[in-house]
Amino acid sequence: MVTVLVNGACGRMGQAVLKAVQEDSELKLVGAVDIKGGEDTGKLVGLPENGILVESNLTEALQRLNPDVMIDFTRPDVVFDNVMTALRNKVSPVVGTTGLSDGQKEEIRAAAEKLGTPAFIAPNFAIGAVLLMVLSRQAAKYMPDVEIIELHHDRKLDAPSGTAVQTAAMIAEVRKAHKQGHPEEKEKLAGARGAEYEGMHIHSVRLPGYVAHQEVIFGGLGQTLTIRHDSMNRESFMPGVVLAAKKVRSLCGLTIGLDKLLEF
Ligand SMILES: NC(=O)C1=CN([C@@H]2O[C@H](COP(=O)(O)OP(=O)(O)OC[C@H]3O[C@@H](n4cnc5c(N)ncnc54)[C@H](O)[C@@H]3O)[C@@H](O)[C@H]2O)C=CC1
Ligand SMILES: O=C(O)C1=N[C@H](C(=O)O)C[C@H](O)C1
Repeated sequence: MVTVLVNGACGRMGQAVLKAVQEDSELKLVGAVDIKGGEDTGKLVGLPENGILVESNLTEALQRLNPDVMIDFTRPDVVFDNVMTALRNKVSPVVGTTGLSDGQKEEIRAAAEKLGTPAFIAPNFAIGAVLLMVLSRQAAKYMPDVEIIELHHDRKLDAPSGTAVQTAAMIAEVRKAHKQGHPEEKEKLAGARGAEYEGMHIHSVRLPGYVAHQEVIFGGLGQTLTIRHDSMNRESFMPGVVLAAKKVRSLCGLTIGLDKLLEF
């Protein structure tokens, strides 16, 4: 049995994770933290009351409950401190929160190795999104001109999405960096061509009604190829989160990406 503390428990993802953990026979929910605090973690997600309340002090909860794993879905500006707190307490972080910088990831890698506590980060836990990234990397070998459009709900704090950045990074593994578009192109309105990652353009759409969606469009001579993924709800991420929680303790150092836990 893997014991789990959920951080960010009152949020959209946190609540879905609370439910998924309580419904899985190999995971045991032992604690939950959110700056909002207070509620019973069964009642909060429409399950029977279980007496495990959402607390507000992460360090205190980790030290008292000593879980195997902390699952974090909080905010880009607090996730780094949360992860380092978990590692210092020998608890393995499974991180879905996006927005960690490359430098922060390297610090997490070093701490995980030094403290002998494995850590796992995935910018997207939905299997379809993982396939989109892996297939995009394959396609870019043959169609290296590519633009990424990500579309999310308008409560999202970071842009571009973690998935879009990870997709660009995976494409960059096989694509020689080059500037796309006309060499003399000029933006008439700042930002019209989106963000740039090694010459690839990333466009972020934020609207009510969306959950999480991404298109990767490849252009070639007389043809285009579009790969699209849609998360219709937050349950789409749960099989990946549950898998990572079960596997993280068997990993070493820092692992980034759900593709590392799957066979291709
Ligand atoms: N990797 C993946 O597959 C996915 C990642 N995400 C990411 O997860 C993060 C959370 O997303 P949502 O659940 O939609 O956000 P949300 O805003 O609904 O939930 C965040 C929760 O964290 C709590 N919180 C804020 N600061 C905290 C702190 N210092 N300690 C403990 N709790 C704190 C808030 O009170 C809130 O309840 C975002 O970064 C989002 O991009 C979202 C969906 C899937
Ligand atoms: O904020 C979200 O909702 C999501 N965030 C992640 C990201 O930034 O890629 C994963 C998914 O797209 C949902």
